[in-house]
Amino acid sequence: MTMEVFDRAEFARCRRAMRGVRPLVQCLTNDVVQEITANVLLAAGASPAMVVSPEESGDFARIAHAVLVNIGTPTPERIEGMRRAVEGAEAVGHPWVLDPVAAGILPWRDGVIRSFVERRPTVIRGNASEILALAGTGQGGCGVDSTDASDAAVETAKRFATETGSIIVVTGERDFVTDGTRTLVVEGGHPTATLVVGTGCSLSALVAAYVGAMPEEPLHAAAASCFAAKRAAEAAARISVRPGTFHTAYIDALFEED
Ligand SMILES: Nc1ncnc2c1ncn2[C@@H]1O[C@H](COP(=O)(O)OP(=O)(O)OP(=O)(O)O)[C@@H](O)[C@H]1O
Ligand SMILES: Cc1ncsc1CCO
Ligand SMILES: [Mg+2]
Repeated sequence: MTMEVFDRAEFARCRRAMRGVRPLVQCLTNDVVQEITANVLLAAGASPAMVVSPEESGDFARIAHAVLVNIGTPTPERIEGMRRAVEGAEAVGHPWVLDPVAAGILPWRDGVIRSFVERRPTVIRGNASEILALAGTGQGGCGVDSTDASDAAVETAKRFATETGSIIVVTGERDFVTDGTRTLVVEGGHPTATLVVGTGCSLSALVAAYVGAMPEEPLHAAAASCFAAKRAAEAAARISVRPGTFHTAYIDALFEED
């Protein structure tokens, strides 16, 4: 298993590029994480916009740097808004990110997720249970939470990246970013991140921000967003490992890091 540790110098370069662009990120995400998603993007130096209705999502995707499609709380109308946004992004060649929340446990949702995977997202970011289920080697997690370790999903993620043509990001104790050929690993962070809802969902939005700002280097862009989240979690844990205070400190740390 050949893996490269994504280092701080690379992060600093990507970070400067992302902040320089201040990417406009169209977020079609779930009901639970709207606020943390917008705040993570703002703190990190991107510009969130939750333009979701089918009447306008396609037009907005043509002007956004990148689009996030998060399947957390799906309804038929939302899915239609997401489809049109993806069409808009594709029409102008802009990247888009899929977060397959709770893949593997609900047939209708799985069909929706599959239809988006077939459209070849630039990046698919999920926890280990979601990636294993999507790739056909797992049963899914406990609702939206993972019951698998990210290390156990690396080989499956590589194969799935090759099969789909998407970059796969599998998060957990260690984050892995793979295009099937190269695999970058991002270590560290803090387990309290799993006790704040939306750290994964907002990380997917941050992936969209980085990939939108540097679309020619999506592998490094995706790894940079994982690095940002891991370092921010460590900084937040130095302030508090109680979830409420950690949440606030996490946003502050994303704002302060360079
Ligand atoms: N055991 C762990 N130790 C350290 N960091 C972790 C651990 N598990 C997850 N993380 C970090 O938590 C963040 C969220 O990843 P996770 O895999 O929990 O996403 P998720 O399940 O999709 O989250 P959510 O659905 O709540 O948004 C990532 O930055 C990841 O690196
Ligand atoms: C808790 C929850 N339920 C549906 S989406 C979501 C946010 C975490 O993925
Ligand atoms: Mg998730």
